[in-house]
Parts: sequence; C-alpha cells; structure tokens
Amino acid sequence: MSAQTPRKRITTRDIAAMRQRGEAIAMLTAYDATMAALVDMAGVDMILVGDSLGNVVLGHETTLPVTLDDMIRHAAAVKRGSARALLVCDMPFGSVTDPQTALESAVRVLKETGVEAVKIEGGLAMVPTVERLVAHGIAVVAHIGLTPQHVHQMGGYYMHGKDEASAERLRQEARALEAAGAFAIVLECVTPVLAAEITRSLTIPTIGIGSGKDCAGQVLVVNDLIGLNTTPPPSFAKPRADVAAIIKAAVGDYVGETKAERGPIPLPRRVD
Ligand SMILES: Nc1nc(=O)c2c([nH]1)NC[C@@H]1CN(c3ccc(C(=O)N[C@@H](CCC(=O)O)C(=O)O)cc3)CN21
Ligand SMILES: CC(C)C(=O)C(=O)O
Ligand SMILES: [Mg+2]
Repeated sequence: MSAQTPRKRITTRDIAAMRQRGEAIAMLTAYDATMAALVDMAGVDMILVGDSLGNVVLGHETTLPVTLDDMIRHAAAVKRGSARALLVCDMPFGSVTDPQTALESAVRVLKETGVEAVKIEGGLAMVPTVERLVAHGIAVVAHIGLTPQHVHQMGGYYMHGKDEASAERLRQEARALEAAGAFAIVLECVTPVLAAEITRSLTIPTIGIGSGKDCAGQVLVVNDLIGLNTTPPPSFAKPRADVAAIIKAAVGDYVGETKAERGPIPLPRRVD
C-alpha cells in the first residue's frame, strides 16, 4: 500500500449509517471535473450532477431541455474529477416517462458514467418507477416538493406544504417513496416545520434545499454557494463567496494589461 492510500468512496450504506447516527449529510452539485475535484477535496459527502446544469451551464431558462446525453457527459466528467463523495446523477425530463424507460435510462447512466445513484423528481406517480429501479439493484434518491421539471404544471417556483392538503400529500409521498426503496429523499422548498416532521418520520435521510435546517442533510447548487452566477440565486441560497466578482476583476486586469503592455505593431510593408 502506498503512503497515501486514497480514501474509499462513500457508499449508500455510509449515508444510511450517518442518518442512523443523526450525523448531518452535506451535498452539493458539480457539473465538471474541476469543480467536482474541489468540492470533493473540501469534504462533501455526496455530489449531485444536477439537471440544474441546464440553467447554470447550458444557459436554458428551465431544466426541461436537458437530455440524457447531457447528463451522461457531465456525470462522467464529475466521476473523473472526484474521489470520495458518493455520486448521484439527476434523471432529466423525459427520461423516466414509464418504469421500463426509466430503467433503460438509469442503466445507461450507471454503465456510461460510473456514478453510484440516480435521482428522480416526483411523488406518488414515481413510486412504481422507483420500485422497478430498486428491484434491478439501482440506488435511487427521490425528490418531492418543488420539482423544477414540473414548473409549467405547478405554475412557477414556490414553497410547498403551506396548506393541510398539500402537507398531507407530501407526508404520503415521502412514506411511499421510502417504502418503494429510495435510500434518500430531497425535499425542495418544503415549509421548514413540515420538512422537520417528515425527517423525523423517515428512516432514510431527507436532504433539504430551501426547507429549513432540520433535514437530515442539505443540498445546494454550488454556483449559488460560491456566487458564481450572473443572475440572483433563489432566496434560500446564502452565498459564501463572490466568485463572479473575482472572475470579473481578474479578467478586467488581464484585458487592461494586455492592451497597455505594448504599443502598436506596424503592418508589414507590401512589396508587390
Ligand atoms: N442556480 C440554480 N439554483 C437552484 O437552486 C436551481 C437552479 N439553478 N435550477 C433548477 C432549479 C430551479 N430551482 C429554483 C428556482 C427558483 C426558485 C425560486 O424562485 N424560489 C423563490 C421562493 C418561492 C417562494 O418563497 O414563494 C425565491 O424567491 O427564491 C426556487 C428554486 C432550484 N434549482
Ligand atoms: C437543486 C437540486 C436538488 C437539483 O435537483 C439540481 O441541482 O438539479
Ligand atoms: Mg435537479
């Protein structure tokens, strides 16, 4: 063994054990090898190759245009860049239209990228799909509350679980997805009191985003965390750096220096 044996990659069993111990789980997105290496070295437990890459990397208005091939290309890059974090790849809009299609899509993701798990947006409608994937040995993260792939049906991005009917629906979805075999569940923009209640009611970890501090873990789009964006992040994201300002300053210096360092270079004298 070498002096510096690389630390083994975190497994779904490790994540389950963290929930058992009550230890918080830290998850961030990454979309390329460099960012994956950095967030991995900084100690995240799980990396999500989010379909938010549609917004953050590809410049789309929503996540709907993202393809399975897009997800596979970026997930393979994240795998190459990372060493320790458990890797989860989002299943994009249109890739999980029925259990068989979802299985075929997820098999491609696992075969072609080397990630450990997939994440699927949706509640009761996705229960048979989660069961099917789990029956085939695939590790699945569920995702309820604000599900951005349903933005047009939901009529925008807003908090979920505010009224009793919506809260009861979310409780039921969380129970059913745990029973279907999901090993974790993302709660996005679920009212904090309800998210805490759902967290206490489940054995699998809840991973919150915009859902308060009392989930078993937290996830965030890495660009929102480090201020690497040109439009304001969702209000739940509290940026801890202003990387956009650092980039603009460095590039501005470079442009200025490049133009200041030299006088004009004369063109060759034409001889014909
Ligand atoms: N940069 C980025 N961060 C994300 O968290 C993210 C993406 N992109 N793209 C895909 C989805 C879309 N998400 C979103 C987008 C908007 C809001 C939003 O506007 N939320 C409102 C709060 C709604 C309310 O309180 O009623 C906000 O004010 O931030 C939330 C999640 C989360 N995902
Ligand atoms: C915001 C997280 C949960 C996500 O699904 C994504 O980044 O695509
Ligand atoms: Mg997503």
